[in-house]
Amino acid sequence: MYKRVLLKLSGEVLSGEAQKGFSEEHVNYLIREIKKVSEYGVKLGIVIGAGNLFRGRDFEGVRPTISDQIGMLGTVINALYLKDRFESAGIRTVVVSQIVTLPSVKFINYDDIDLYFDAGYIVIFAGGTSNPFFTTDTGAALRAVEMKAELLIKGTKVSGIYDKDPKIYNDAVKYNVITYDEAIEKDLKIMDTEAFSICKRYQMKILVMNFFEDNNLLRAIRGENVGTLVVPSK
Ligand SMILES: Nc1ncnc2c1ncn2[C@@H]1O[C@H](COP(=O)(O)OP(=O)(O)OP(=O)(O)O)[C@@H](O)[C@H]1O
Ligand SMILES: O=c1ccn([C@@H]2O[C@H](COP(=O)(O)O)[C@@H](O)[C@H]2O)c(=O)[nH]1
Repeated sequence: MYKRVLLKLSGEVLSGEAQKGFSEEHVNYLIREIKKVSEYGVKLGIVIGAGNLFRGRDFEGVRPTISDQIGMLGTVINALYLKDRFESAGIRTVVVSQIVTLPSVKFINYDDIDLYFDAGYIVIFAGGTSNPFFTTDTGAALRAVEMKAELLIKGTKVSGIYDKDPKIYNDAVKYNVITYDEAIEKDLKIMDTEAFSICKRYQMKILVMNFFEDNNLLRAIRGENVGTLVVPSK
């Protein structure tokens, strides 16, 4: 069983696929899945995207530097929303970020991360990388390395990494295991090249799995084969 994990979730886990905002049904599902693993004492960090609110590329006529900052603020909105919902469900949660000063957001301080974990808190890292031109996948890779995770789980709406986008191509073929180099060379667009490259440099294992399948998160943390594993070599 993995004991230290960074979970990257698409903003759409809060709204449902291709939807905006927050869906009660989806948020309750997320809380149930997180509860199952928090009961095992897993030290869990979460990076949440903002596809349910704003993605920088969705804004026409707005400069990327600005639209990306709006996108990053979206991840803070999601993080605070989740903190409140998690705590109402009895899951202790702290939100950390470098991009905002707000009463319920703590500034990231490496020395404190372990204190939060030891006290039984889930840590939500908000604000992506803190820079425009990136996405929360790259933020997740950085935070996974910083928190010394054993595994980065990307919980998404497809069941792993395929040779092409399975939402577009019916004949896409899934990989069980793939190396960072293969993912980068084949330009598999499930994650940014920057994210794969950071994970390669620090040998951070990645598991891509369907978050919308019951118990998948728990199974992933138990080390079961529930998606595609990205590793240094096969
Ligand atoms: N080779 C591939 N294998 C699997 N999925 C792929 C591949 N190429 C593209 N995709 C697409 O990537 C999508 C992953 O989306 P993801 O969960 O990263 O959402 P996001 O856009 O990063 O998050 P957010 O909703 O927060 O913006 C999948 O739904 C899938 O359609
Ligand atoms: O490091 C980052 C992370 C995110 N952004 C902007 O935020 C949105 C939302 O993130 P997703 O990963 O797409 O869910 C993203 O589209 C960027 O516009 C950023 O600039 N830097």
